[in-house]
Amino acid sequence: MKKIAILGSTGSIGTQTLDVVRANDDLEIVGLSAGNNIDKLEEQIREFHPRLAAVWNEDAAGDLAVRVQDLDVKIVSSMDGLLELARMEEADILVTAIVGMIGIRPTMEAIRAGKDIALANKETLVTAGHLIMPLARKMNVQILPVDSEHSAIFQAIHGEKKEQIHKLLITASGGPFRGRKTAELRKVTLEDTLKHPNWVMGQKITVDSATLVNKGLEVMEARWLFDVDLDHIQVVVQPQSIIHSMVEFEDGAVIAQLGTPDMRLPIQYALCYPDRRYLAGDRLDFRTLKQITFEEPDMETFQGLPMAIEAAGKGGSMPTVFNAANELAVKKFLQRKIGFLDIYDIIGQSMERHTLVKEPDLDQILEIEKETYQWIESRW
Ligand SMILES: NC(=O)C1=CN([C@@H]2O[C@H](COP(=O)(O)OP(=O)(O)OC[C@H]3O[C@@H](n4cnc5c(N)ncnc54)[C@H](OP(=O)(O)O)[C@@H]3O)[C@@H](O)[C@H]2O)C=CC1
Ligand SMILES: CC(=O)[C@@H](O)[C@H](O)COP(=O)(O)O
Ligand SMILES: [Mn+2]
Repeated sequence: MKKIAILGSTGSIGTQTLDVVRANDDLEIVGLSAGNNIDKLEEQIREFHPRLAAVWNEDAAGDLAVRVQDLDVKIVSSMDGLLELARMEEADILVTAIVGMIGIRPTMEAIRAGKDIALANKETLVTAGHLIMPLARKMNVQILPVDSEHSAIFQAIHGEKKEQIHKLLITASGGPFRGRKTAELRKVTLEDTLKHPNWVMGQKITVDSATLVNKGLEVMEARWLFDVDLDHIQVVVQPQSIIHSMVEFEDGAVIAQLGTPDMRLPIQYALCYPDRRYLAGDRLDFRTLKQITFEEPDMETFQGLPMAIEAAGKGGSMPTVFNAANELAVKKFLQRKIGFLDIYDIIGQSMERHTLVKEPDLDQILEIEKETYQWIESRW
């Protein structure tokens, strides 16, 4: 039995992780968690019988404790609760399905407790990769990628020598506005932005896909996961999201991982690694597959990607500023307080005013996050 705790079980990745658990008799849930959604969390507790459930919102945690008092489950709340879930003795692996850099502390707590990590939460690695990767090595824990591109790369390099990797080719759908120019993005609505062409995902990552911030975060995530220089990572638009990413080796051979856009595959691969198991659902049929095409990303229009590459190049605390500014900008866009292009202005101006800290520790990262939020709040 592999025992699993999920940080963010009520979201898109969280609920698909539970689908994978339902389909595999040797996977067991021991811990679940949510931000606020206790209706869904209560359903999950009644179905999966975890020993621990964490809720960020303290009042909601109190309500949930009353609702599930007939069950043998401990309810905890706030950051202390997330940390308790992350280090819980019964778990072998933590799925980081929470959204945002709030995942840093629980992820580090789980690694310190010797838990493997099935990592979906890219914001954590983007902002604290220089702390997390050495800690994982020291504790001898595995960081298994869940993000579809990184799972594809992980599968493509399986059994290969690291020094023979020439280039990582990260694929991007191009998002719902692929082909449009800046003037046309001025008036796009929230509804337009939330229509991803291929994937059904949480709202924050769906906006990030439209701005190409998601691809920028994924370049930084890849750099930490696979220890490859920025110069050896290239983004290529693959509008059908059939090729999830590719690796070019020294001899020019390119190995790609293909599949339908279904996150249950990378989630199951991470949880059952190195096993491959039957997965019900749509499969690729190459007799009817019409086309797999490629394009260059439009870096002039979709500034999320070049700004991320700039942040990654500067390193230190700049990826934290890039990420924190984006998190708050997306929150404001989702609340209809700002327009689509304001997201780029907020990120760009936040980075411009920031004085770089070369090797920020955890306290400095969290302080820079707070300071970035305060500056943005005073202007937008
Ligand atoms: N969705 C996808 O297909 C993919 C997602 N990812 C990454 O995975 C992560 C999760 O994405 P996704 O599932 O789409 O996001 P969702 O918004 O769908 O889900 C987020 C989850 O995090 C929980 N949460 C949010 N804030 C807190 C908090 N303060 N404390 C505790 N729990 C919290 C939410 O709880 P509640 O429901 O109560 O709000 C929910 O369970 C992101 O980092 C994303 O970039 C990567 C690749 C693909
Ligand atoms: C499913 C997944 O991994 C997402 O990160 C996806 O890649 C988003 O699509 P984009 O390629 O549009 O960013
Ligand atoms: Mn992805």
